[in-house]
Amino acid sequence: MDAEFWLAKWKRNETGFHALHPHPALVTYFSGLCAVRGGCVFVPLCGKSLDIHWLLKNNYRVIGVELSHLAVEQLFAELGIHPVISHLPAGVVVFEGVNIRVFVADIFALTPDMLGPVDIVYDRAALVALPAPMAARYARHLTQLTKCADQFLVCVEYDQERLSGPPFAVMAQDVERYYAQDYTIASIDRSPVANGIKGKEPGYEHIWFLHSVEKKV
Ligand SMILES: C[S@@+](CC[C@H](N)C(=O)[O-])C[C@H]1O[C@@H](n2cnc3c(N)ncnc32)[C@H](O)[C@@H]1O
Repeated sequence: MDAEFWLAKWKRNETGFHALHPHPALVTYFSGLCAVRGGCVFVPLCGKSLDIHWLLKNNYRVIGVELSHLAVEQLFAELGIHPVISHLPAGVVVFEGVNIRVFVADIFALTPDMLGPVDIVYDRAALVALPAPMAARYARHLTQLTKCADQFLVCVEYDQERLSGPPFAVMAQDVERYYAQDYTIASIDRSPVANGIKGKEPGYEHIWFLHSVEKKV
């Protein structure tokens, strides 16, 4: 899954992953788990997710990163925010508005200095968007980038032998392998995906909360 794959998806408007409502688990659980009221939420691989609308409406500050310029333009248009746009080295573009900053960039190009402090990560359809070797690299990078900020993580579980991703299956043992070194891992909810994964395969959506063991990264 290289950059071209995702840029082409946005260009062709093939955005079946874009949910038409905020994620129910975000609405139900997030505020109870986020230790900082009105804190700064990092949304990796953010697309133009309506979860961002929900976070802003609920008085969180949001920092996102997204490869597609088109997606970020649409995000700000749909939020009704006129962005201030600036340019950083290495071709990174930044869209900013009140309480929101989105980097148009490959997440692997971001550094902790560029990102600044965040209180929590909201990962929906980010880890699961990446094939296993890249997912492992992403998990390490995300942990370092956010200095081990707590994470609210939405995964999908299904038989990967029977269907190809994205979304890729991220099973409980994968979450353990990626994150147990730096986090205590709590299962928050696990429920069957209505109509199955891509309408084909039975699967589950599993919500995790990763609490930083200590800020050691
Ligand atoms: C499956 S979509 C999920 C989008 C969003 N999280 C949502 O819930 O609607 C994955 C998104 O990640 C973006 N993306 C993929 N690889 C990326 C990378 N390396 N850095 C930044 N964004 C990336 C894609 O352009 C796409 O918008």
